[in-house]
Amino acid sequence: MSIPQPISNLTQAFERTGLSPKNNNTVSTSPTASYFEQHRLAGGRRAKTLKPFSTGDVKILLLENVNQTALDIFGQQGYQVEFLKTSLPEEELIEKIKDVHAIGIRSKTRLTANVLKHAKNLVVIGCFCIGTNQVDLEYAAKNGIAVFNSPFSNSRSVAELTIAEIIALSRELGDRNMELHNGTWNKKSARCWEVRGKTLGIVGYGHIGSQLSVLAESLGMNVLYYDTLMIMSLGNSKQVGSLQELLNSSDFVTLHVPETAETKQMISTPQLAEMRDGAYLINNSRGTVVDLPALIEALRIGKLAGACIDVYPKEPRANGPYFNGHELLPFIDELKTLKNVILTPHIGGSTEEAQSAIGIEVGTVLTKYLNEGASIGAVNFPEVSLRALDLDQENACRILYIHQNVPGVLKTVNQILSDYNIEKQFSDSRGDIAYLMADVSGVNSDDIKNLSAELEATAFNISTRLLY
Ligand SMILES: NC(=O)C1=CN([C@@H]2O[C@H](COP(=O)(O)OP(=O)(O)OC[C@H]3O[C@@H](n4cnc5c(N)ncnc54)[C@H](O)[C@@H]3O)[C@@H](O)[C@H]2O)C=CC1
Ligand SMILES: O=C(O)C(=O)COP(=O)(O)O
Repeated sequence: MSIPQPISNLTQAFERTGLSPKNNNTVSTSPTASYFEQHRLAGGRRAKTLKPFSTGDVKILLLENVNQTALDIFGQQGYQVEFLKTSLPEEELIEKIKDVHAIGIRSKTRLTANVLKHAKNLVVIGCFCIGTNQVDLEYAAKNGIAVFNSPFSNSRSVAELTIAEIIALSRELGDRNMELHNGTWNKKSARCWEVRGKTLGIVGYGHIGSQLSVLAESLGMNVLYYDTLMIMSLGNSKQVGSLQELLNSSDFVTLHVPETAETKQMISTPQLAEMRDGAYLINNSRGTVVDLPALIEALRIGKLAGACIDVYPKEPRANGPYFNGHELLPFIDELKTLKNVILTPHIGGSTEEAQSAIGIEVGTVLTKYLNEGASIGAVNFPEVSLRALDLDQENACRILYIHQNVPGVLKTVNQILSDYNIEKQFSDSRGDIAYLMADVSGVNSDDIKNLSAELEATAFNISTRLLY
């Protein structure tokens, strides 16, 4: 995969405006300003007064042990990277986010409106995972912050873990393992089954659910799935019309839906009652999807024969012995007394392959967004891209104008640009937000300064960045 280079080898201006009422439109002076200085002298065509900064001025905060592959990509760009292995408590996150242009997180870090309102320089968020429920996507979009994720790089890892869990539950592997570790030999076959010929019910037939469907059929399982969308069945799997139908007909139920208002506690007492006696439940999606006390009760009374849980309503921030005082403790204490319950610490996507691929994928899209403004693949934002700014073109500049999606914007913007040659221009909208990208030529440094000021002053401006 090729990593995008800065638009200009000589210089890159990177101006961020419009996030705060204060309109904090100039980023802090770079400790690596020498990069710009050297190249400015070599190129000799940039105005100092604009305070443009090079890729060496871009500050990125990476949390939750994002993979080395991403660090390598950002390192090649010369970005300033702060890397932490864990997520941060809200107070610390607020302090650190104030200063950065980009942040990389995984599933734990909550980027709420309360946190994001402090992020005056932030232009982009990278979720180095599939889920984006931990980010207030709407607030981010309204404030001109694009959000990217990795939509399928860990799907296979989750599907494989789920296959392992189906067999582990069916053979009570967790219990046999614990017993032998604790000195008990318990060779038994009662209520231990092959998975061949059993029915797997998949809730959510997206990237993970459909991949799992193929793997499960190769083990001889019958596959049913329930999804709110009509989706093409892979292999011999069959879509059913309701969650109830799936619960009534499955020996194993596995959840692969996102965290949304609709999926919150979608498996609670009534749904557990609809499951077959002696069925198994697997939750590798999000902790909010299952009502844990209801599941504990279904296991306790023997309605279910076992469960695997990888995700929890509240998860610890860091690895280690966290249980003392953690909100999860009462649930874990009860679950560990039950038979055939396998608990894992949110490791569905945690393989070397997945993490390395995610690092490359999200590292690359963040770099493209920072260096070129390309928003293809953003989850909350209009998707806009233009071929690279012509490097041979003297006095050219790329305008990245994020604005409210209201009538009259193009008229106003093109009026502002009308004195220059618009080499290319593209605009798209998503809901209330629109994003215009334009390359203009025939601009000198004063023109760039004026353009920037005029665009920022428009009533529709959310954020304006100029790259040159
Ligand atoms: N345990 C782990 O480490 C991991 C967990 N995940 C979780 O798995 C989820 C699913 O991942 P993907 O398959 O990649 O997502 P996806 O977006 O490809 O598929 C989700 C499917 O769920 C369906 N869906 C949404 N709401 C529904 C509802 N109320 N009822 C039935 N179906 C519904 C959608 O139509 C879609 O087909 C992610 O959102 C994430 O929360 C993802 C990766 C790793
Ligand atoms: O990809 C996802 O959505 C996951 O749940 C995996 O999250 P993680 O990167 O392990 O924090």
